[in-house]
Amino acid sequence: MYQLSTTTMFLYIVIAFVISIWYVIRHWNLLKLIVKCIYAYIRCPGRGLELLGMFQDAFPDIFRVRFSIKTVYVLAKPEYYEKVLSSPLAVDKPEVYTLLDQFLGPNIFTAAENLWRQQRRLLNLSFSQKRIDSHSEIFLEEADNLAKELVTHASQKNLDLEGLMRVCFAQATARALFGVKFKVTVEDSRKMDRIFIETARRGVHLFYVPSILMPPMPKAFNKSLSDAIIASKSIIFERRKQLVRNKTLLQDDKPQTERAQKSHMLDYILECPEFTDERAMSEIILFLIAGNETSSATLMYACLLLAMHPDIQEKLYHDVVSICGLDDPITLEKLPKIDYAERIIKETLRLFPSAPIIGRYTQGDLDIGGRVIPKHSTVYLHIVYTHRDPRFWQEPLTFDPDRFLQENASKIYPFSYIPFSYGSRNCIAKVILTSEVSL
Ligand code: HEM
Repeated sequence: MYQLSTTTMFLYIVIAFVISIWYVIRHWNLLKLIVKCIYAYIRCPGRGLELLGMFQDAFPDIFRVRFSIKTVYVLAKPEYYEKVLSSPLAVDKPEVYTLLDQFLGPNIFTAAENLWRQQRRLLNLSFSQKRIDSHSEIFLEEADNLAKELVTHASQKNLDLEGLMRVCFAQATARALFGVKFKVTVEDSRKMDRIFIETARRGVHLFYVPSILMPPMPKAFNKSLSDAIIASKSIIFERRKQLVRNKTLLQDDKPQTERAQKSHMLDYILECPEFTDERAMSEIILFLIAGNETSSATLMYACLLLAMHPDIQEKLYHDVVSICGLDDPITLEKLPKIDYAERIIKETLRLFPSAPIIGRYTQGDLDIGGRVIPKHSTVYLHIVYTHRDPRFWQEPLTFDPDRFLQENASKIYPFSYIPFSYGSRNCIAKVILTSEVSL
């Protein structure tokens, strides 16, 4: 039998040792970072974004991670955002998103490019400034209801502020986009949240566990999903009934009511032959999720920041009272004058963007300026990191709404602020948001 002599064995050990030392020295910073992240994760699991931030600190513009056969790029450089988000080769969404299709069916948020273009073209019609303005009364009314609700709960020690806000946004979304008035409870709105959170959690696990080994979704998720499907069916039923009633009114030569026109997003969907009822249902659930979680979280963070900055709160109060009076309701005409409220929302979205990180899947090699991201890569844009990056924002963790004063606009580094994303696949509701949340 072949036997190593002691000298040869010793030589091999020395070579292996030298190679290991060379490897450790060469990748010292990376290894230190990995150990730090594992330690931080063990101490407090669920801090994914914070861990990502640690890697981004080490590689602030871009870094690449390989998960078995998947290659993921994480970017935090404004110039790269512009290149990726305006490229026709990066319109598709990565696997983490498309998981939602398994439960909801195809929808605008996750659809692959061809289907998405058709959907977006149609739904954009209902998000024009004119259409949105026609729903302003709804937003005012729902905001007023929320204010009244808050007054009745004012003396309560434990107020579920978030729950009340969720209800307000869900009802406003249903009325403005679907043309249907329906009573939403806090529990209903939490069910929408559960669908999104559980799907996102599973999506993150997909990085390291093959889908075949994933356990079934929890019972609470399945119950939330089936309740959401029932609710969306009844919304379609109710709106169809209204549309038929309105058509009859028109045939009777009655004056054309505003509701008789195609005035809500759902009307466009119901009248489009390509949209089956199943597709209409998945869009309804998707819009309830997208409209609810993002807006209520923004408003919650704004309230938190105002509570932490009484001086800013006081100034906002004085602005509102001097423009609207103490007891008068806020009207649409008065809203643009309260521009301080809008700046507060913008600054809140800088510090706490509702979509802190977004993803794209490349359909071709993507030149992002000096670097090429190959075809079939997943790209994540680390928006919250850039929003707080001291290279682009002075004292980035300070809450200062005046960064968004008109005279400071030129100081904002291009593409360092993209809470609604950018390009053709940006937030479809962008036009309404800052004013809706300000209200
Ligand atoms: C403060 C509130 C909101 C913020 C910060 C926000 C932000 C965003 C962002 C960053 C995206 C891009 C996501 C990505 O590419 O992964 C997005 C997409 C989207 N948002 Fe919003 N959003 C908000 C509220 C809403 C509301 C109220 C609705 C609807 C009622 C809505 C509907 C959508 C839809 C349908 C998309 C997918 C668009 C597409 O893929 O074509 N969002 N939003």
